[in-house]
This record gives sequence, structure tokens and C-alpha cells, in this order.
Amino acid sequence: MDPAAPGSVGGGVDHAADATAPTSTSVTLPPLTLRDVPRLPAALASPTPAVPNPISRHPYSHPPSNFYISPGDVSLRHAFFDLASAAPSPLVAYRRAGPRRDLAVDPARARAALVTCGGLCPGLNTVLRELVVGLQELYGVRDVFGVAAGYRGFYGGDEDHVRLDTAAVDDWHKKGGAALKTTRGGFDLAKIVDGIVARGYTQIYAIGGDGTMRGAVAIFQEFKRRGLNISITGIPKTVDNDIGIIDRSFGFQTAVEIAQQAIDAAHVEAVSAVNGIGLVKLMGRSTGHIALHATLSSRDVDCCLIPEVDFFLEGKGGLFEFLYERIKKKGHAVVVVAEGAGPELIPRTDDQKREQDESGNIVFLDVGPWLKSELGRWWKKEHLDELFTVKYIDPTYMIRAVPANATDNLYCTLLAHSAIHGVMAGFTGFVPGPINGTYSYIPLEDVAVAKNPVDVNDHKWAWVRSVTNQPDFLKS
Ligand SMILES: Nc1ncnc2c1ncn2[C@@H]1O[C@H](COP(=O)(O)OP(=O)(O)OP(=O)(O)O)[C@@H](O)[C@H]1O
Ligand SMILES: O=P(O)(O)OC[C@H]1O[C@](O)(CO)[C@@H](O)[C@@H]1O
Ligand SMILES: [Mg+2]
Repeated sequence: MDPAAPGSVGGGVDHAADATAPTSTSVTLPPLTLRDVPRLPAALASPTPAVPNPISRHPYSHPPSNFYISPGDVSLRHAFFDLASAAPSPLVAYRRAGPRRDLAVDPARARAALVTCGGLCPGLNTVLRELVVGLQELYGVRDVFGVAAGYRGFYGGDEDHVRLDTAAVDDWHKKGGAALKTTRGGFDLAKIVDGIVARGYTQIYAIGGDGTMRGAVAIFQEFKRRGLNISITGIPKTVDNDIGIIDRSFGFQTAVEIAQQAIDAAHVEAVSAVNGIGLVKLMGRSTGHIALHATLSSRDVDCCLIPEVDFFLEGKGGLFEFLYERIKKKGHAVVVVAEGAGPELIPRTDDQKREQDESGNIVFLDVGPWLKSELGRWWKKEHLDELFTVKYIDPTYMIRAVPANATDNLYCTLLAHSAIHGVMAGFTGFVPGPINGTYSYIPLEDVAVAKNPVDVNDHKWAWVRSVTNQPDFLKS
């Protein structure tokens, strides 16, 4: 085949061309659609950014020519597709994150507010620290405030609005937890926006999970409805990694790393007993990413149970039959269960089924103790004459109440700085995040609805099955 001959997506690739030398084939890709982020009213009114980036005036540092992101720089949502079948049509692009040479916002007049909502996540304090440092050191913003205890802090008293500076946040990246405190619930839109206006904030950085992103969308729409020149950015935080579009969420890798300690302990307990089972429950309300990644990293896990895969306990192909065989073969077994796995198997009253937390998230019954007790009941019923032990470990909060590891700390820094650069460029209603490794700006509205379940049809889940050789729980 002539290497210069044009091919086309979906038209197939000539495999006969696979010879001893590399060949090049040109292909025609579908058109590109830019999924752009909204602009502040003031930025729309004067579309040519007028304020030179103060980074250029830094006394000791001189940005190289390629330091600034050009207005046309984009990243692609899908980094790969099959030439033999259709590529996504049209291809979706996002604006690349990073500093702009000219700003639509004057940093000297900016007044920024940072808020954290939802559960803890390793790196939360690093994001806060880097927002403060980036705003003050890179852009010279004087007025930076931490809003205490989640969205409700916006309509709290003066004590809920804490002035922050680089000295105050100096060691925050070394601390787990939420330095500003974090809460669920308390989302009163009118009061929140009134509070923001009353305090003269011009930039809001909301750090949180899917609920926080939905709240940020509501605030963004209310800003628009009132014609306010206030930007809002959502910085995605979820230890469960359950937010879509972005590659992964910060803190997730740290959580997976800490989970190894629990799995190691469960393994030691299991091998040290006669017919021992080590059972570990890990976070993951609606997605099993932590359990999946912890299983793949550990190699000691015999069975990984996640919300995305239904399972059953007794009978052919069920969990108990599999575990019995594993114990007979190896003398022990280790099970990792995500907190949101198998909720339908656990008997619940109607009241329990309706239970919600302050933010409206469904509260599950605890799968760990239930599974431990079911294991004991089954063994007594089937194998009473043999010794048996289940050691149950619940490291739930331990994996998220720790400081971020080095990789997550670096990630948090890039996220925080990407957020600031975007706001200074006049963007609003956006989320910064890596897409195929390239930091990009994604509309908040898209991220708020993009879930990220484990794709049980892709390679990663297949790896789990090949590492554990566990059943697929499909009843034949
Ligand atoms: N649909 C929504 N509209 C407006 N606000 C919301 C919505 N859903 C949640 N919120 C608000 O967002 C905040 C955080 O929500 P939530 O407690 O669900 O945590 P989260 O951001 O999802 O984090 P996590 O991943 O830790 O659960 C709360 O103040 C909640 O009231
Ligand atoms: O007990 P809390 O703080 O409500 O958080 C528990 C939930 O938070 C999460 O970690 C999400 O942030 C879930 O995995 C878990 O169900
Ligand atoms: Mg959530």
C-alpha cells in the first residue's frame, strides 16, 4: 500500500501493509467541536483581554516564550479510537488550562473566597494552600478568604470568613483533613448568593465532589440570572474517583496506597489462622475504583466486590463456594468489599431504604459486618466440624484522613493553579482537570452530571478477574 494514500476513519486499515518497515497512513478525522467554558459578563463585554499578566513583571523570573497558553490551545477528550470503526463524531475539544499572557480580570481588584464541602479527601488542604499561594504570589491578590464549614458558611457570621495569606497556609499541604472545615447540606441558594454579594467576593473556588459541583452550577446560574461579575470554579474532590471526564480525582491514589496497609494486615491475619478469611471494607459509595485499584496493587486479594457488579452468596458460582475452594487450595482467602457493593442483598426496612444524609445522599447499611456475619453463619451451616476465622478490617476513614502523597500533592498544585489562571482569563462556570494528562477547562455543568462508574467491560476489570480469578457472578 502506498504510504501516502489517504485512508479514512471507518474505512479500515490495510493490514497487509504491516511489513518490516514502518509505514504512515493518513486518515481523515471527523470535525472538532470546542466545548467552551462560559465567560464573565465583563469579559464578554470587552472580548480583548486588557490586563497584562503580572507573572511577566516578576522581578526574578522571566517566563519563556512558550510559557503562556495561546487562545487557540485545546486538548482532545478522546485520545484514542479504532481506525477500523468510527471515531467519536464530532471529536470534542476543551480549552487547555494554564496562564494567559493577557487577563480579563484585574487581580488588584479581586476578592477570592475558598470553600470546601462534602467528605474529606487527601490533598484538600494542599489545594487550599496552593490557591492562596497562587493568588497572592503569582497574581498579587490581596484579599483571599477561607469560608468555614461548606456552603452554609457563605451566610454565616464574620467568624466564618477567615482572611488567609501565604504565611497562614504554609504547612497545610502536610496536614490531612479540612483546615476550613467541611460540611454536607446547608445549601440555601438565595442566602449563599446574597452572602457572596454582601461580602464583595469576585471569585469563588468551590472544592468538593459531585454534590458540590451541582451546587456550584446552581450558584453559577444564579450569578448569571442576577448579571453578576463573579466567577465560580469547581475543583473536583472525591476520594471515590466518581467524577467523570477528568482522568482521576486528587487524593484517590493516596487512598489506594493507604488501603494497602489494611489489605496487608487482613492477609497476615488470614494466613496465620486455620481456614482464615481476611475481609476489608473500603470506601466507594457508588463506584468501586478504590477497591479495584487496591486489589490490582495488592495481589493478595482473592475476591473484589464492587457496586457495579452484582454478586450472590450461596449456590453454584456464588461467593461462598468460591471462597471454600480457595481456602481448600491456599488455606486462606482475602476479600475486599466496597462500601456500596450489594446493597440489595442486605435486608433493610423501608425506613432504612429511605435514609439520607444532610445532602440527600442515600445511606447504606454497613456491608462489612453483614458480610462477616453471613460468612460465619454459612461456615457453621456447611462446615461445622472445621476450624474457621474471619478477621474484619474497616479502614474507612483512615484512607481519606491522611495528607496527600507526593503524586497527589503535585496534582493538587497543578489543579489549584489551573483554576486561578482560568479565572484570571475571565472564565467562569468551569472545572480544571487533566484529560489524557493535559490540564483543561471543562464546563461545570458537564462535570456535575458526568459520573465515573467502573467500566466492567474494559480492561481494568478484566485485570481484576485475571489477578483474582474470581467468579463473574453470572448465574448460568
Ligand atoms: N443538586 C444539588 N444542588 C445544590 N446543591 C447541592 C446539590 N447536591 C448537593 N449539594 C450541596 O453540595 C454540598 C456537598 O454535597 P455532598 O455532601 O453530596 O458532597 P460531595 O460534594 O458530593 O462530596 P463527597 O464526594 O465527599 O460526597 C452540600 O452543601 C450539598 O447540600
Ligand atoms: O461519613 P461521611 O463523612 O458522610 O462520608 C462518607 C462518604 O464519603 C465518601 O468518602 C465520599 O466522599 C464516600 O465514600 C462515603 O460514603
Ligand atoms: Mg458525592
